[in-house]
Amino acid sequence: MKDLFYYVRKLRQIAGGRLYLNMFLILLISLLEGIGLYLIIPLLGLVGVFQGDMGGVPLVSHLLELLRSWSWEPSLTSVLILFVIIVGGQALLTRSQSILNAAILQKFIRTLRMETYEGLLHAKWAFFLRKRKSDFHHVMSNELGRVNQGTFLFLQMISSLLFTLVQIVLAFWLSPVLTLTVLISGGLLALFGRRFIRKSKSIGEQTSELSKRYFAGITDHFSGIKDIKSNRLEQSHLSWFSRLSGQMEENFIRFGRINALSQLIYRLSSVVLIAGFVFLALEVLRTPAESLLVVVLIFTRLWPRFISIQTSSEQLVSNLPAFRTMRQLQQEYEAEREMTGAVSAAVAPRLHMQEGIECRDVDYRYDPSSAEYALSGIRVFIPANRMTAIVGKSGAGKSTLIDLVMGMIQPERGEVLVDGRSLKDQTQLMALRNAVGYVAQDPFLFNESIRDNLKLVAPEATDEELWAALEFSSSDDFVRRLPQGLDTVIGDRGIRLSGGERQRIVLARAILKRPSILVLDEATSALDSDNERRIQEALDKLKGSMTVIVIAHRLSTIRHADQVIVLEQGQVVQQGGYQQLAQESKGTFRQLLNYQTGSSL
Ligand SMILES: Nc1ncnc2c1ncn2[C@@H]1O[C@H](COP(=O)(O)OP(=O)(O)OP(=O)(O)O)[C@@H](O)[C@H]1O
Repeated sequence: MKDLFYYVRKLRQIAGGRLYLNMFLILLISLLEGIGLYLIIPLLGLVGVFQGDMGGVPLVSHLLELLRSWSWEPSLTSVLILFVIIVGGQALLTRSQSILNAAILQKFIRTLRMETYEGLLHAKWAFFLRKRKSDFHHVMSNELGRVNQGTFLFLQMISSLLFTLVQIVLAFWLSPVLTLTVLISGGLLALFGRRFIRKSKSIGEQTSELSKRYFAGITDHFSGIKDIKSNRLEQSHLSWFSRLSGQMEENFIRFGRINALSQLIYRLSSVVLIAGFVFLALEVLRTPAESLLVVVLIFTRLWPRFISIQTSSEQLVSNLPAFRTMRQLQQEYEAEREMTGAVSAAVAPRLHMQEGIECRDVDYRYDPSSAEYALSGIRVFIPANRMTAIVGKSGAGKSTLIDLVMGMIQPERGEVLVDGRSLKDQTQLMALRNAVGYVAQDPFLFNESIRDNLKLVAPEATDEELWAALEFSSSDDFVRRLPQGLDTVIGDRGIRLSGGERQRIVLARAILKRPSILVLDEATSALDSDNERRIQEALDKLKGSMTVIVIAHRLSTIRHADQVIVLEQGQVVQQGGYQQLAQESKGTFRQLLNYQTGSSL
């Protein structure tokens, strides 16, 4: 419940005075509805349904007295006009209140969506390493929708409660004994309904769990669709999907059943109550027929509200797990927020590295509870404006070292310093980030045109600059051959391009940012030897003006590196010039060279 109250407080902050205006309108509408109902009595009196004096009916007698003091004797026409004005006014107010309600709710959801997205984007990389991507899809779509629905239900419940309260006060004025009888019955009903609420809560938890699994599954399956198709794994995935869909169906049906059962019980109890209540009024309390009619009128409207409060409560508690999931995620990303304080990527200066990056006795492990370190005792220096290559077998820790050097993750022990200044300093970290151009092995492209993808990092770049960057990455030829050239839309994650073409576009994008540090993580692995040679030549030209850090399995790529760092099981085992390491016959580097057919010294 405390998660719900957190969001309700948030709703109050976001909606401000409009939330109170909303509630005031609800109250006014309820009051008008009550008065509209009351007017039926003089109306019935005037058309002759009730004979005799209307003065015996509380409230109505007060109203009649007031009207007579203004020397106004109600006629059928005047009462009908009043009736139309009141009911019409209520309808108009209801319309405005509905619009206000929608506006409050939508602003609330937009704010929540923006906050979550912004918070996620600014969380540290380590946070994403621990989480599943599908959990974010799940929260941003499903759970946000449930929070939306839950908040709407909460507002609806408050309005129902207010309405009920007004009607109870009016009914109390008419007949305290009968009202108390109905209230006690309502209380008993609420007590009885607690078991339905408990069951709804547990179903809500199941719903959260199942939808999380659903999102995780479909994200995985469609990311690996090529593997699934080429290895004929369709059937096993289909069985998984069918099982999960069945569980989801069952869960919804269970909720539907509980809802239907509770409604049945409330409806049956209401008819029994009304019958007993009319009997009590007429036979025991001898209530006048006019008063009884009003009370019956009020309660036939009031009782459905009790039911709707109960049903809304069941639905609300079934959505509570979504509030908890959202809140937990929010607490996690807030605790791991990057760029704390006033430093943001946009305002931090851009680093012009003079000396280099130093890792000073760095240890790092992905899982603090495990004894396995991905890197340990790392002591390396990456000089500015030189090319440094990082090599090693798969799993040796190359990508982890790059992540540390870029400040994406923070060492458990030791320090990473840029020009002698620690990356613990947020300003230095952001300045470094602004200066890095990074190309991953599986580069990311948006489903936009090549121009849009390139301009992402340099919105002001001219076509000339775009072509120069494409030329650098040897992609100008193939882009010119595309039907729409720079304006060709490249498909989801760039799948309309070959792996090598994608790598080259992303390299062009990294260069366009004019980084002072260029980091290439297996960035040329998909290239043919001709294109690789051309890129290697282009990188050679950068020497002296840009710091280049390269991970390459194909050792021919790093032939011109100024420094090679060799990693093995998370430790630096060799460090030095390419030729120097190639000469060390017992070293790991020589071993790696020997593995590669056709490699020569
Ligand atoms: N997100 C992660 N969570 C847990 N362990 C990880 C994670 N990423 C890497 N590791 C582990 O850390 C170690 C180093 O991984 P890393 O990716 O740095 O190696 P690598 O040398 O870049 O490998 P490759 O050449 O295959 O890309 C490996 O043992 C790996 O299993």
